[in-house]
Amino acid sequence: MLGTLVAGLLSLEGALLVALVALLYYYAVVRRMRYFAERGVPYLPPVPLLGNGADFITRKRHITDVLGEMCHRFAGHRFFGYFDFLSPIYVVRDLDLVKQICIKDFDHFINHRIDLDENHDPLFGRALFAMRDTRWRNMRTVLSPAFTGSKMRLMFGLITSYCEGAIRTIRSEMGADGSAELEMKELFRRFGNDIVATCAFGIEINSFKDRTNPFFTLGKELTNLEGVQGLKFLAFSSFPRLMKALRLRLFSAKMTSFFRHVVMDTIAQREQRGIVRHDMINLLMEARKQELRFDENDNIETSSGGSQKRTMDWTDDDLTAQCTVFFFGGYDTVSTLSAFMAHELAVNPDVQERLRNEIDTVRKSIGGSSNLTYETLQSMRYLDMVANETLRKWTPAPFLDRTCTKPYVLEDYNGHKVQLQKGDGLWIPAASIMRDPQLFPDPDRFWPERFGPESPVPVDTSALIAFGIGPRNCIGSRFALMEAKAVFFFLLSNFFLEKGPQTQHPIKLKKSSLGPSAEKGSWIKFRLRDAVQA
Ligand code: HEM
Repeated sequence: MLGTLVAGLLSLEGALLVALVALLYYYAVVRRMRYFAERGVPYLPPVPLLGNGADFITRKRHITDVLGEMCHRFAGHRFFGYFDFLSPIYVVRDLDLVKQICIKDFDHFINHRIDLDENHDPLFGRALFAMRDTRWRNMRTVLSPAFTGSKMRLMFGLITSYCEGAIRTIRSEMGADGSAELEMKELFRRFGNDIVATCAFGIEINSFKDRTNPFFTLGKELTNLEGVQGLKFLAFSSFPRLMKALRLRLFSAKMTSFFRHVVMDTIAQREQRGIVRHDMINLLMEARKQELRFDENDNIETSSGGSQKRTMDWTDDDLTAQCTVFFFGGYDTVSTLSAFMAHELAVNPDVQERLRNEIDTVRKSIGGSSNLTYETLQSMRYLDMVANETLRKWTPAPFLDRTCTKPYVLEDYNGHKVQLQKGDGLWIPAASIMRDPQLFPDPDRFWPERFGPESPVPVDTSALIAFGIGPRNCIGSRFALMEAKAVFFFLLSNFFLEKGPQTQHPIKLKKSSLGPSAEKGSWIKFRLRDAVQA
């Protein structure tokens, strides 16, 4: 058998085949790997085929640690080269250059790298995050009014009434001594799932009672950044063109059809019965009716010129995709923020006490949690500082990405210029920037006071880029903060959060996950406040 193979390879055809493979390898890999050297951009020699993320791909280190170490190595540079498998990426680590790219010169960097066929993968391909160019601009203009403070105020009642019910269920699950150790990611996934269901899809669910409802199980599958789904995300972000050419789908037909039916059935019922409920479906139904002005390039105009007035064409999939984006954009990210916030509060009892005092003072002044309003929540300074510090230290999105859409010149500190072309990829290492000691002194310390007036070193809040930066930043940031803050208002009104036997501290990040999550789960002991006080 082996002899036949060797004889085959020694034949002329075999030799030609070996030469062809070697040539292909040379062009596809060896020449590629010289990309940054040819442009005078600093980089670390990549692992062939796997690139600089080899340790992340082989699950030896979390991506945050891989990028963090490289940012440290290239501290004297505004940007450096990184191979995402075989794709060269410019990693921009200098905050001023980040601002220039994402804000001032945004028209050169409008899109993310992901490129999906919106008909083949309608759930994500038609969602705002994946949209490109004019389609993105138009959809962002139409959706933005749905995320203003006044719209959040309308949705707030849905969140508080849900929280009251959920807290009752959690209270009932405490042991005889009034305490229980709970896994935070799972707990906040249930909160997040039900809040998205009520605010985005108009459906009331209690995942603490009905633990296997399809919304929860499919939502978890949809946002899972581990295992096969995690690898799929990685492949779609690293090889967008290949995935498109192979016509692979990010989300299964079953998932797409489930969410499409939920949205379409709800809209049909509301139209038939004239129901108005202050949620996302209602806002999208309003947006669909809205008359807009389009210019000759099909851009929505904000001023009235001699342009055409018509409504935007919305398909069922467009509507479903914008609701599903709550799941995709908001469910895993908010539960990550909340899980790390619970951990930090448990291991920093002084911070927890200060926050609880603020919450108790507010609760007394408004006559009980059920009177909590959006304005009152917004006025809570320390709660805001704790949320910001958690986002800084444990940002759910470790890096942002952009694609160059028009030729652009990057310039290093020493004046060395690099010409970018359409299609070149960029990463912004948000987690490393927010742990840069120049921007945030003592970055590993959880210290919400750094954002307060008493801080000895004023913090540049524009360096807080957990929600991204520029016109392509997170559209749901207000919603995310409203949700997380409301949930903690209710939790700390009822429970003390403490370290338990299963709490891992300091946290080690799970290496197999794209987003940050604790290696051994995030276990925290909840203890009823009234059980202690009784
Ligand atoms: C703690 C929670 C959240 C974090 C940390 C977060 C973070 C981010 C980041 C980093 C981006 C990319 C920004 C950029 O590239 O500059 C983004 C985009 C986006 N997020 Fe969030 N997000 C959160 C919650 C939410 C929620 C609740 C929604 C619900 C609607 C949402 C919807 C979106 C959408 C639609 C985009 C794409 C915006 C566009 O392309 O125009 N996110 N988010």
